[in-house]
Amino acid sequence: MQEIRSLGVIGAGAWGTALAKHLAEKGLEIHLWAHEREVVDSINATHENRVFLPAVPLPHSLTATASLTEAIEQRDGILFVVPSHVTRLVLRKMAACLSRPIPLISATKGVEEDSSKLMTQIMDEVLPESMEQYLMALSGPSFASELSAGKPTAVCLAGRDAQLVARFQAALMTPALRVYGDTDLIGLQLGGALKNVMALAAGVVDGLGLGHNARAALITRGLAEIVRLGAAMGADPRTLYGLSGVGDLVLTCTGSLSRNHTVGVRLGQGESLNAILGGMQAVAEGVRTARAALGLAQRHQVEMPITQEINAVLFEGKSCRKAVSDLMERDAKPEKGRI
Ligand SMILES: NC(=O)c1ccc[n+]([C@@H]2O[C@H](COP(=O)([O-])OP(=O)(O)OC[C@H]3O[C@@H](n4cnc5c(N)ncnc54)[C@H](O)[C@@H]3O)[C@@H](O)[C@H]2O)c1
Ligand SMILES: O=P(O)(O)OC[C@H](O)CO
Repeated sequence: MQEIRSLGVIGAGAWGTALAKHLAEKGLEIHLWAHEREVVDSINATHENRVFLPAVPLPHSLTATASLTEAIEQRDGILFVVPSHVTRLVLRKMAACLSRPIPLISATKGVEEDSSKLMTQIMDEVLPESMEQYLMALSGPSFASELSAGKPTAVCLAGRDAQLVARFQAALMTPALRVYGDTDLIGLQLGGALKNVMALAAGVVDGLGLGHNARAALITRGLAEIVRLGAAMGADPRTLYGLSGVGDLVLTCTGSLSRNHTVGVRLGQGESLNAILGGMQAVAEGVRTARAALGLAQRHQVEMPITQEINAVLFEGKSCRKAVSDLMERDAKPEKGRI
């Protein structure tokens, strides 16, 4: 079995940089592609990504490039970590540089806004058919800053080919990063994307100062929505009770490091979405995913009241307090509906 020695990492935001650092420190040869020239120069000249992961020293063996071809050619695999709204664009450019099928792992957490497609579904559309068995996705509770500091982190890698998943699990694992394996690509990606929508809602609850009871209720009923939609889309509910569902919900709905949670807090405190996003360079995936999730809920005829209310807050100017009272005053329901 061919050893994995060299990887291309596409996307030098906080997460792409943290993964690249982690793997370069493990001894893999890592070529990190960045969209911004400034980021390439910062990493190569100062061994720091001053734009997206400041104050984290990067190993000197880690090199950045502005050339997609250079990042992916002759590699044993690719980690794809660009935000969901530019995934299709970057994949199209990457497709032109691919000379053979190559293992490709999406570490992006989002749903495409217009199409409501998951990242590997976009990959299926844009890349040659021969890539189908090579596609994987990585997800789970993982703040870039904590992995960068070597703090223990556990995630899950899913793909259609269990043997390939096992090879990459071994390649990514270190004493600081534990990687579980699975074959449920849909469930894993859905959990990672929809937790961002719930993190926004949990942030609103916190921004309004509604307390611990409300936040716990939000997480639990948010999970119920995610599991309902997941089941309708063919996901294994157990995936959503795992790292990429419950694990990431707990992290981002309670962790102050979450960008999505922070956006929610600021909305709850009365700031407008435009003002919040206008001052952010980092991505809060939940904003676009909220709209895409509503599209999926309608398509699959699944009730997703929290998702519906967060959409109304984000895009229809509904007040956060009214959204909360509308959720609280819905008709009485059984706790365990059909999944
Ligand atoms: N930051 C984390 O802790 C973390 C952890 C796990 C997963 N993720 C996921 O990783 C993905 C990337 O997030 P991030 O935190 O690394 O990014 P980031 O928010 O730190 O940075 C934004 C990224 O978007 C890129 N970008 C902006 N416009 C672009 C364009 N036109 N073409 C290509 N790239 C462009 C920038 O180069 C940069 O890499 C997201 O889906 C996020 O949910 C993030
Ligand atoms: O900062 P957030 O909200 O994008 O969350 C980062 C990761 O997805 C946490 O697992």
